[in-house]
Amino acid sequence: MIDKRTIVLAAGGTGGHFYPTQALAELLVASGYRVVLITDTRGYSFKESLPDIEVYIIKACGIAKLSIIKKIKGATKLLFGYFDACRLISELHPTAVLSFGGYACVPTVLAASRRGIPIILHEQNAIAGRSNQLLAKKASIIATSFERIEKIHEQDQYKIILVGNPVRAEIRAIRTMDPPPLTPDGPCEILVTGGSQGASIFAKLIPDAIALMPKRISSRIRIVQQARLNEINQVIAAYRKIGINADVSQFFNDMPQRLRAANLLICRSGASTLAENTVAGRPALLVPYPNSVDDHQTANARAVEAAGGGMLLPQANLTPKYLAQLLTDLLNNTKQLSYMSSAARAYGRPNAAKDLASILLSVIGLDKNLST
Ligand SMILES: CC(=O)N[C@H]1[C@@H](OP(=O)(O)OP(=O)(O)OC[C@H]2O[C@@H](n3ccc(=O)[nH]c3=O)[C@H](O)[C@@H]2O)O[C@H](CO)[C@@H](O)[C@@H]1O
Repeated sequence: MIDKRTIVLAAGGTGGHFYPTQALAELLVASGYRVVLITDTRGYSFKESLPDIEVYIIKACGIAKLSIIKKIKGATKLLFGYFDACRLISELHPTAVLSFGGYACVPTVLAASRRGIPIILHEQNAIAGRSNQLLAKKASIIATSFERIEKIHEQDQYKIILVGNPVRAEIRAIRTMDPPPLTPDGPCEILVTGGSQGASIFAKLIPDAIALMPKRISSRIRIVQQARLNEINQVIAAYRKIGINADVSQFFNDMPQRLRAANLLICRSGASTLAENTVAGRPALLVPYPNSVDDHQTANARAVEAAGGGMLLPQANLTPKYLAQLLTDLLNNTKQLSYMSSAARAYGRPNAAKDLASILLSVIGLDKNLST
């Protein structure tokens, strides 16, 4: 007998996969569904943030970039992951599986598909990730975060529905809260983040750029910066040397509050970062991680730039001198920041979690049961 109310979410273990999963899971739990997350070992660190959700870890890894020997080891691990997933799916009897991409999704979706369970994929990026490319033909619906999405096979394009990338409720809540207004002489808070891992390039680039700005402008800046653990002291010392007030941390667990206070963001262009910036309506300088798979972060950033919500700055051309001039111009022209902020907000999709949940429930015929 199938339990009509169990929904399995499958996701890799990065912040970029976890936060959209959390946003959807919270909504489904609030609507009375039993939600089970299947993830890889990296996802275990998020377990505490999901008190109402059962979390299972399966063996999984990426094999695309490995040498032949490691590929064989990786494939063996995936095979064991597949057996784990088959056992879990047969025990859980889910009504549907929604997969957010990442290593753990391939075994989970294949195991579910073998039993004829409806599959929905969610793709966070403007270029589909490897697992979603592979799994597209198994899905009934491919929910996307960007209007244009590359690398989904032509025969599966009809399954695509644009919903956006779900963001946490605390971030949706700041959509209507502006940061302290920027005035020509007042303080400007700049939030610098590098995604789940942090970005080494910002550790030197940003203090060096601020050091080159005219003092009367740079003295208005307050920095909140994520830095890698081994670079934190160096970053703090660099800001201290130029008299800039800086709050530096390896990872901010209070991102909604940080985002709320920020007048300007300097960040990578991972999918969750962009979804959060635009839902919150914060202007951003976007420096895509150059080694992201298929350069998907550049494709993500292009879409936000085209909407007017951010400026795309390729890392290869980004010098402290260029950034110093750009920051000086932006701080002198608060109208441009306020235009970018409105454009970002107009582009944001605060209802993504709800829309995704509705699609999921309509696929399984339970759409009337969603809590609003
Ligand atoms: C290097 C790489 O390939 N990264 C990929 C990874 O992103 P990755 O997980 O690095 O980046 P995302 O921008 O998608 O997500 C980062 C998340 O971490 C949160 N955060 C960040 C810093 C901090 O101090 N505190 C905090 O809470 C952000 O608010 C955000 O929710 O998966 C994403 C989703 O598939 C992709 O778009 C990214 O390209």
